[in-house]
Amino acid sequence: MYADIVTIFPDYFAPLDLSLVGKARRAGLVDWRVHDLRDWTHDRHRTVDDTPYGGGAGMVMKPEPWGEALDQLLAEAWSTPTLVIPTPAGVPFTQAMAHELAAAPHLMFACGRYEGIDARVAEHAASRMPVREVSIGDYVLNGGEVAVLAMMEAIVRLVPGVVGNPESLVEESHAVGSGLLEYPSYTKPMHWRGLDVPAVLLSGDHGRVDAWRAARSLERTAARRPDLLPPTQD
Ligand SMILES: Oc1ccccc1-c1ccno1
Repeated sequence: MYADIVTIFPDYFAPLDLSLVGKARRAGLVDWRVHDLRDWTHDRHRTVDDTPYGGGAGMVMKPEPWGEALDQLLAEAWSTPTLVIPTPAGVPFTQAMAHELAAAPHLMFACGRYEGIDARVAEHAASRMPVREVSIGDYVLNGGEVAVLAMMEAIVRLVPGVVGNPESLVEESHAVGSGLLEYPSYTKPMHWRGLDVPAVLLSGDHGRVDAWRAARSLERTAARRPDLLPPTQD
């Protein structure tokens, strides 16, 4: 998977070179380039925003720099990229979408700021590549950079070879398939501040352990995310 990330804050993405994602890049499993949107401006102030038509507070990102940036990156692309635009108005980013994007050869991320990007940028881009306007949750950020960091981590870890033990990707919360939240986990010591590890986990009976974990997963999902529960059979 290769990604182009366009932003007015390139330094936001230095953390991608840390930990697992950085290790995957150094192993040649993934790669990305971060681009400063202002490199596609032509005025002395390197202007990227302007007031909204129709009035209202805040500023909107101008279409011209984005258009020129996407033109150049598309011209340099080896395959048709998928353009991912984080926005509070987007479709929910899910584990299933992370799997889908992890299989895409080339992603482009457009990090909006201010009140967003002129709507014509996504509209025009859709005439030449798949465009996904995506939200990472029902809250408002100051820009798309944090959302792209989260999505890059969720996506890169699914690229084959990145996670040492692929088994560990199966039993996670929101793992595609079960769709339920993960059960609680424990490690040594057995006793800690008056709290003990559940005895079943020390039993060595894998059938009982699996049944206990399934029950805890269902219980936790019912308590925290009833929307993820499978439909009841009428
Ligand atoms: O709140 C935002 C502002 C800019 C770009 C993205 C977002 C956002 C919020 C939730 N998911 O994405």
